[in-house]
Amino acid sequence: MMHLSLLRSHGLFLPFIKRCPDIKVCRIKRRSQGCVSTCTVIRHRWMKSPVRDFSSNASEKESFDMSEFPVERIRNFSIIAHIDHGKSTLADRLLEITGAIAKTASNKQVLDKLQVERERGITVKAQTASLFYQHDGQTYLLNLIDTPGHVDFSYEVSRSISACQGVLLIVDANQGIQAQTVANFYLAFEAQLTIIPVINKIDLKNADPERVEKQIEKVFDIPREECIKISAKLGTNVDQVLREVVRRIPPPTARVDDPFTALVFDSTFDHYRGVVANIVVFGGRVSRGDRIVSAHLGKSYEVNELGVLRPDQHPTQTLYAGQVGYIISGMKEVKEAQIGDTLYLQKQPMEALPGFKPAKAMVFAGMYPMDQSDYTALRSAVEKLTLNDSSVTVQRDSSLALGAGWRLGFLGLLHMEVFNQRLEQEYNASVIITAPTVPYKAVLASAKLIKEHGDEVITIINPAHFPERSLVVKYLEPMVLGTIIAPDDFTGKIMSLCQNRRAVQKNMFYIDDHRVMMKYLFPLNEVVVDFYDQLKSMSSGYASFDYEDAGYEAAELIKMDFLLNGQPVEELAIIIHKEKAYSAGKAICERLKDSIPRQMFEIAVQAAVGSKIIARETIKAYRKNVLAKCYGGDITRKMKLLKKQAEGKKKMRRIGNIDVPKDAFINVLKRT
Ligand SMILES: Nc1nc2c(ncn2[C@@H]2O[C@H](COP(=O)(O)OP(=O)(O)OP(=O)(O)O)[C@@H](O)[C@H]2O)c(=O)[nH]1
Repeated sequence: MMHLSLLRSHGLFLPFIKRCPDIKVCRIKRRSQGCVSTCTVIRHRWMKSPVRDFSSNASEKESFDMSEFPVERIRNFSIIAHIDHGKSTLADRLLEITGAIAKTASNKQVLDKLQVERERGITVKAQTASLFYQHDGQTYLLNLIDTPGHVDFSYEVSRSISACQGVLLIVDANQGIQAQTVANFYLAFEAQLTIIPVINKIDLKNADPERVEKQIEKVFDIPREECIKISAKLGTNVDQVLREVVRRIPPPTARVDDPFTALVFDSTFDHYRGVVANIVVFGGRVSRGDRIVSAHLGKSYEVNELGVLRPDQHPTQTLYAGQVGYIISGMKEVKEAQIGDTLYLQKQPMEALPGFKPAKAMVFAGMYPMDQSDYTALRSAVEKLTLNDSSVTVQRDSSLALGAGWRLGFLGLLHMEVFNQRLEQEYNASVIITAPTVPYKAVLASAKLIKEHGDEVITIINPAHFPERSLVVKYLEPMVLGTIIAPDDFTGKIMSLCQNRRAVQKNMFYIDDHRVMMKYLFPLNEVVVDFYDQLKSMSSGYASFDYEDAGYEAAELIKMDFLLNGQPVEELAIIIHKEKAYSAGKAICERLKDSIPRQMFEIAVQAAVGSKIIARETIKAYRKNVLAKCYGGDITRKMKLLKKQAEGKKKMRRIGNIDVPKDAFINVLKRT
């Protein structure tokens, strides 16, 4: 008997799962509050009931009040989609229609509050908004959670989903189903949520909603009649989306009469008020002044403030079963409001609710201040930023060349870049980030080492700690199951790119007449840095890519050092597969040669495995006299040029007597 996630890790999609004799995939009708909806469920042979019982057991109380809302008139839903398919734009329209924000032309991605989100046009952090919507003469409370689309932030999606009973699955009418559409669909599907497919951007000239409908039917087994076709930009059919949310998504099963339990699905840090935890109330009620306990730490707190998000905080006196809101209770660190934790009343202790998979760092890198004198300021900035992003892991570290710093763990490279950008923009910090590495493992051979580490298997997140081959039984590398969707014209090129990255094909499937979905098992190391860039450029931007964790596999790994004028630079060292050592060593030396500017003396750049040099490049000596073009004695012009040169140097870090640009550490790994 195989579990669904195991089937997926073998690269099987719904149409294949349906052929498995032990598993029955069926459409069921669900009746709730007088409305009937259908949804796809997987019925395992050993499962008694394929779905939760969505029939509402809500309090009979019908009093209509802003805060004490009858559960049967609450809908908790998320918007999920591939990146840029229009989640935030649709959220803007929903906020406008329901009057949460005034309708103005300047409403663009209102829920994307961070500067980095606005500059990059991406959602990084899930946001929540409670909307009041009139339907059939009744007022409904719709709790909307906008989520990010990029693979690095899929953790935010799974958290949001845990607070919902349904999702709007947005698909671009021109691009059709993309890799993250598939990944997000499965997150919602496995959580047995009602999925409402919404085809967006029907106003585009090249929109082909009929083709996308067929794809949705073929890949997700959702009848095409269930798709809603909209233009979030122009507002076309957006009111139909709200109607269908009320009609198809069941209310939460929460009961007001039960003891209070709430799930923390997000938390942020406010410098003045401490931790703000976003919660969904699974049962009972909580009021200002109540004493609550966090199940994870067992600590108790007094509720100072609570309320709903519209999307700004609106304090209320009480939050009731089924509602989504925020709570401030004197917690000083985000760790105290752990995501997935349960809150209950001190006077009514309760069991912890099932949490959800914790975020797992996929990429680790060293972070150092550009100037060691900025260490304390940077430490405080890193602490503050990690307070708001609990998916970043932090360990203190130090290096001979770069001094004191940290080893940080991120969900992916974009997450790392966003963190770096936020440090620079929000805290004015200037940092060096070293070459990212994935978490390798080693099975230790010597009993002495096992005793030292307290375990036979160690995780290596810093190449500097890579144990020698003679000390280990084997090395293990992290693997991921990648999904690629692209027009079939590019299949050949994509297959050779994947082969080049040591990937093994698991599956291939036509999602319509011209687009193919491929599943490959990749070593994480091969996709983390530049795979997506290469895939995009070779497919003229048409291919999309997403991956999920697929455990560890044994691999012949080695550590490769890089030397500048004979001195190994620890921060440039990488762990790499033996097969790739020569080609990578040569290519990285060439890239280092291109990124390190010529200096007043010759610099030898070498790649070494153990004591063996496997590649070498030379950076010729050069003296840049910036004043050479200044004839005569215009002192102000000379000063200006010298200042400009000094500013350029500030972007460099001196290693020994060599100035290395801060970007060199990451750029050397980029193969594009
Ligand atoms: N023509 C057209 N453009 C749209 C429509 N909806 C969204 N867009 C545009 O598509 C781009 C992406 O929209 P977003 O709402 O930021 O997409 P998103 O899915 O939230 O993106 P991420 O949060 O980064 O995953 C923006 O330039 C929008 O203006 C639509 O209905 N029609």
